[in-house]
Amino acid sequence: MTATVSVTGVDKSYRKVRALRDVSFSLVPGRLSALVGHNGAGKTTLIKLMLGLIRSDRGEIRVMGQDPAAGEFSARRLLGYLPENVAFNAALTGRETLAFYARLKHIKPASAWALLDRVGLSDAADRRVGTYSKGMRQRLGLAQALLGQPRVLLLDEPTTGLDPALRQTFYEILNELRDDGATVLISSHALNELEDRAEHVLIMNRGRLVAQGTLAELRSISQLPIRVSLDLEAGADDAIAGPIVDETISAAGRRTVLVADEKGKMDLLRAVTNDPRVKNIEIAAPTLDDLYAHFLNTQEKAA
Ligand SMILES: Nc1ncnc2c1ncn2[C@@H]1O[C@H](COP(=O)(O)OP(=O)(O)OP(=O)(O)O)[C@@H](O)[C@H]1O
Repeated sequence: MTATVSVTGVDKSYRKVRALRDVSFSLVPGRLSALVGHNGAGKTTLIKLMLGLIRSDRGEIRVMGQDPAAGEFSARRLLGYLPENVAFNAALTGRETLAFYARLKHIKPASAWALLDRVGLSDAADRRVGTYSKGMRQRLGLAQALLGQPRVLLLDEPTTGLDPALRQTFYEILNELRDDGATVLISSHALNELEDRAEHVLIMNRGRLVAQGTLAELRSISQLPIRVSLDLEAGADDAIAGPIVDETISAAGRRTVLVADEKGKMDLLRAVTNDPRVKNIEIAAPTLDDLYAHFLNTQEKAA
């Protein structure tokens, strides 16, 4: 699939701070990617480079085939951006604000009104933004980012300050856009939230991209074990067969074994599922949190 965004060997420093070092990755249409990393890892810097707001010191960036830092970056019209801290003019209403951004993007303001409805702001559209709650400002920010049906959406910490219901709506909107072939990149600290939502994960640490791939790929690269917990009848210890990496027994008698990979998990499950002495089985693959910690530790040790 042709990449809509490609970043190759990019370095960026702010005076003495090396914000990005040799970063390379691609984003493709119809995929939601998550950019995760500690504070200061370089996420916002990457997004600003993709928007053409700053220039790289080295390497190449292409967005829809164009260099964002070039004077004539016509692909900007196809980009939607939600900044980390949305700042709007408090004196304008939500509708006026959206009309302002629509004009900047050369879009007829009236065509933007449906977006107010889509983000649940129709009732408050004619109130001044100064009276909006943080969540409402965030919704307006999203409506602004969605103006002109962008093909590439870059969202910096978009769900901070949103209540759970709104967060759900927010991801539903993103999924629709993604299914429609948009390229979506979300920078976030909310790993548990992204776990089942992002198809592709980019893990940054201190300016370096330390791992990237689908969750399944990251699990396979990390070789972190899978945790299988079993409740057994007394005396049924021999029910657990096959190679296991480690084993613990809780005070309540629950056995938790670690198996090396999917094959080890399936071998164990085949052995225990037909054994009536096994009362319950719970399986926990490494979470995005586990993978994030693993890749950060691996890089820190190597540094
Ligand atoms: N304008 C700037 N001038 C100097 N240093 C900067 C500037 N912008 C960013 N930095 C530094 O570059 C590094 C990367 O910052 P960046 O904002 O890209 O990180 P981030 O991953 O987005 O962090 P956060 O999660 O806190 O938003 C940090 O060390 C930061 O202090």
